[in-house]
Amino acid sequence: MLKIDNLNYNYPGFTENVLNNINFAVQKGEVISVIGESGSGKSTLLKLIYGLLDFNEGEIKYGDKKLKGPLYNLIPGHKMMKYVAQDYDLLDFVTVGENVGKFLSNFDLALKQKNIYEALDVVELTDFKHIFPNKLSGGQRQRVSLARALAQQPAILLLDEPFSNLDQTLKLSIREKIMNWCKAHQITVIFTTHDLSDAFYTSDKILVLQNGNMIQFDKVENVRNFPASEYVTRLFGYVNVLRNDESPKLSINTTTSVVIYPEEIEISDNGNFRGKVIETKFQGRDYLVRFSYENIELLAYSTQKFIKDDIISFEVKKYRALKR
Ligand SMILES: Nc1ncnc2c1ncn2[C@@H]1O[C@H](COP(=O)(O)OP(=O)(O)OP(=O)(O)O)[C@@H](O)[C@H]1O
Repeated sequence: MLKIDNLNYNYPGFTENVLNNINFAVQKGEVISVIGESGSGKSTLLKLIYGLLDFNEGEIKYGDKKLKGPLYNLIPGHKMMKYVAQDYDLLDFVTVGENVGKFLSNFDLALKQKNIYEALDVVELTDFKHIFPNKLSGGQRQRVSLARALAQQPAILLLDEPFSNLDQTLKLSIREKIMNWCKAHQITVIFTTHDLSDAFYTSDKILVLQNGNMIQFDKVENVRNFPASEYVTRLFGYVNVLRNDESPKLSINTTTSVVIYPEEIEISDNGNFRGKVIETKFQGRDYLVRFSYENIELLAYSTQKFIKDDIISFEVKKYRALKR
């Protein structure tokens, strides 16, 4: 449906590419999250897809149609897509309802009102329909901006950090509703996020960027279970990465580094190895235990609270060797 081939981009006046040789395809109704450290090119990729920037090399195709940037289009931004930027871009002198309906046809006013109501319902803002946006909080403005994009029912929705201003409770609820709504309407979603739970919970596939290079593009489970590099695992938060001279101490023999997620180390009374606790941090559901074992520092989860210098026994239940 959307295909990106050998896409390269550098901002005018800069010699270095912000994106290098990006290749991926997205199917109708798929949800893709784009992750990567700050400055890796996530927002730039969305802007290129939407047609706000003119790329130097490569191709973006929607079906058979080649998509071009602002040099070739009178009004930047492709009609079948909607892009929700981080600045929300609301009109402060008309109501929330009018903002959401701004791009909807007036041909059937009852249908227009229905679409506005449904979109506001998805972001839990129906009570705010007659309010002016300058009376809203940052998170509420973000939700209006999302509703405006949803109401237009585009084929492709491009969302830049769509939940960044929402508190955790609201985010969980709205995130679920938006994604359900998009699945029900077969809308393709490509969104950027710094929150891995957004990526894991809502996406079909994850695209990982590092310095403008696409490091991995795969199903969510594969990115977690077979990360392409140490960089990818570091984006997941707590992780143990053992060099190939360290892993034999845990009876793991590989020629490359090994990744062990904290939940893959089991602390129990009859583990094979003995470690010494450095610190324990409460995580809400359980404790994150940092401990040392033969000069290697490891992380594991435990329901039990340990204190510094406690001796624990543990074993490694699962690990994966990194390709590079
Ligand atoms: N208008 C611009 N002109 C020149 N360079 C830019 C411009 N916008 C972004 N850049 C540069 O392009 C690179 C990628 O920026 P981009 O905003 O795409 O990254 P990002 O991954 O979305 O970052 P973040 O997670 O912080 O939002 C950065 O090095 C940034 O400094």
